[in-house]
Amino acid sequence: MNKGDGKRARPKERRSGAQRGTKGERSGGAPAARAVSLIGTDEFAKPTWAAPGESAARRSVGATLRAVPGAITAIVRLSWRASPALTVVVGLAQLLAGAVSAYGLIATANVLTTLLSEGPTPDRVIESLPALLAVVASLATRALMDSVATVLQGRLRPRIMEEAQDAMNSAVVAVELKAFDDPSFRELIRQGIRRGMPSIDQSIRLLAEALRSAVTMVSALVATAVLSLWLLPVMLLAAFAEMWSATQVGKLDFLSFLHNATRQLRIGVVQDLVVKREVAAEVRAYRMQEQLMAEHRRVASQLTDETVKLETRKGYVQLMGRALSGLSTGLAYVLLGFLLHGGVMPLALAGTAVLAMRNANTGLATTMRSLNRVYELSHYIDLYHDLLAEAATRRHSDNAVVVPQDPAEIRIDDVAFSYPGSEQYALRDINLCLRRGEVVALVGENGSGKSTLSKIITGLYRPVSGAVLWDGVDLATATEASVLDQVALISQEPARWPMTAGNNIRVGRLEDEDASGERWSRAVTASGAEEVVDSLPNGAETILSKEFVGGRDLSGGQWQRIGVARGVYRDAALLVADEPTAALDAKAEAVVFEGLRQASSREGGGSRTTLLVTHRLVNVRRADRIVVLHQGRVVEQGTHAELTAAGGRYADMYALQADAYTTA
Ligand SMILES: Nc1ncnc2c1ncn2[C@@H]1O[C@H](COP(=O)(O)OP(=O)(O)OP(=O)(O)O)[C@@H](O)[C@H]1O
Repeated sequence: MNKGDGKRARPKERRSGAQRGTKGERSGGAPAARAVSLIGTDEFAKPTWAAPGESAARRSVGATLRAVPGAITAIVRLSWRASPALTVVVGLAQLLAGAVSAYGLIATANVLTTLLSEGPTPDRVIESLPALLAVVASLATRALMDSVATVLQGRLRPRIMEEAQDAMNSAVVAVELKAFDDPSFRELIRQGIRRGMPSIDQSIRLLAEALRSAVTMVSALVATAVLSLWLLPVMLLAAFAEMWSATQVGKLDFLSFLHNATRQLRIGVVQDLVVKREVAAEVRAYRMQEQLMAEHRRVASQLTDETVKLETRKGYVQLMGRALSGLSTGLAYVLLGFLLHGGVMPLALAGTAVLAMRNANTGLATTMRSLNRVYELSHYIDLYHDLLAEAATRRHSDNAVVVPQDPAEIRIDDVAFSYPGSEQYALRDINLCLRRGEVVALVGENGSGKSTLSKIITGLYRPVSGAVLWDGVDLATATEASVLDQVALISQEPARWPMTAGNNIRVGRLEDEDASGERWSRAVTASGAEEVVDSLPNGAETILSKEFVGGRDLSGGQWQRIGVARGVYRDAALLVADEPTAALDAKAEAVVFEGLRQASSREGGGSRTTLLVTHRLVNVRRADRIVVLHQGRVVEQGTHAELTAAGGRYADMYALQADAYTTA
């Protein structure tokens, strides 16, 4: 059982009406739901993608300070890539806004010095007017620069986000299929989108703010130092206090995020189960509401406890930071008092010093907070960069070899394969040869490796050892496009593309002309999809998605017919049909198998290789060859007659199925 199990229950008043209702119904005698961990994974396990971020977050304050320029450079680089001109202009506008503030400070000092100097008051007021005008002008220019910077930032940020989004999508669509079987990579994608992307957006705003306040701060510090060097170290102490507390808070936030990452994943998964349409029927039929709610509450309660702990610790750190900063500011005022008392500084300059110190303080606090936030967000932006880097390592290699068109022979040489994170081989010692025009059936028990092998043959998965050769060309050396352009895959569960019914069928060859409509009619006839399309309100133009107004959904069997039509429409050299009829009625199944059998001849002549994965052995009798898989190995192959005569595994399976029909 996981560590958090059996923790305190949520207070009664927080239980939902739905739960109370379920409890009432259960008084009929059904067992009470236990607050068990439904998912069963270790919720304290640290995800592998978290390791680099964690060591970065545990750095000392000094190391953090040294890492800030790197974080800034990464954001500026993104911005530069999106628009060099806007990057420069936004930066200049912020610098100018800061410089104008500094100028305003000097002008204010001049006003004070004039007003507090010797002589009749009316004369001093008149004398201070030019400096006063300079103060007004600096305030107006600052407001103008701020507005310009805000408008330009408004133009720059969407471009950066568009660029960043595009880079991420391009990286993810290019990775090998196998990467999606790795939960660590999938989670990195999720974190890159949920945390990395918004952090980029926030950082740009914060960096602009930091730049502006840094200029104000530096000018105020210089002004303070000019008035008295004694004041400078005390001001810098205040800056250090601000920086220290901001870095500690950022560190606590990020470490807590890493610590709770797996829990957040779990709660997200459970949340999905509560709201997803696809599982809504089973959630109700299996009366899972109570279990799901209990799991959600259990994890939510742990997360709330963690948040409370985190906020308390952050509160202490902030209190210490503010106390130290307040102490050093107080020290600065005491020092100023001494300087005045000792006659080291005249009263007129003391007013300017107070102003400069206040400006320096505000500038310091804003700069430190913004910079630290930029640094903190850089951990999340790192997730985005990690995703790009990881995706790059999982891309198909940039091969130059093009496989021959319509290969006459597909050879599988001593192939072995295991899924990411699995120590067991899904396939081992596979040696097979498929010839052009052949219909080969892959049969075997659940989990024997049929789907995996079909993906190896098509190049979707790369074997961990051995080779797949198309007319002697190893797929490991071939371009992805040259291989997959010659493949049509009919999946066990075809993708339900949120597009029109027509495009759902044409999706593999959208760019091809089918002026005569011959390809279309061949596909919809061979699959039985014609009836489905005809039954839709707008025929082939009906959108197959309930997400859109006027959209329609189909039954499982109807989707499967569309999936078969999609595969046939693609008219590829290698057709792989993985359980194409599992959801079909008997009539539709007969149509599909006849269609697939005939599909070994291609449009416009020529022949294709067909690989058929199925459990319905009655349909494979006419296949040219039947390959039997067992626990990831080929254990038999031959024609139906040969295999039944041999009396092996296939003969047993076939007899069992035939018996079920004859004795029914
Ligand atoms: N994505 C995956 N990650 C890890 N292991 C997997 C994955 N997909 C399949 N496997 C494992 O690989 C082995 C072969 O699975 P495969 O799906 O190829 O079997 P199959 O013969 O097609 O099964 P079925 O008849 O049930 O469709 C099984 O042990 C399965 O548990």
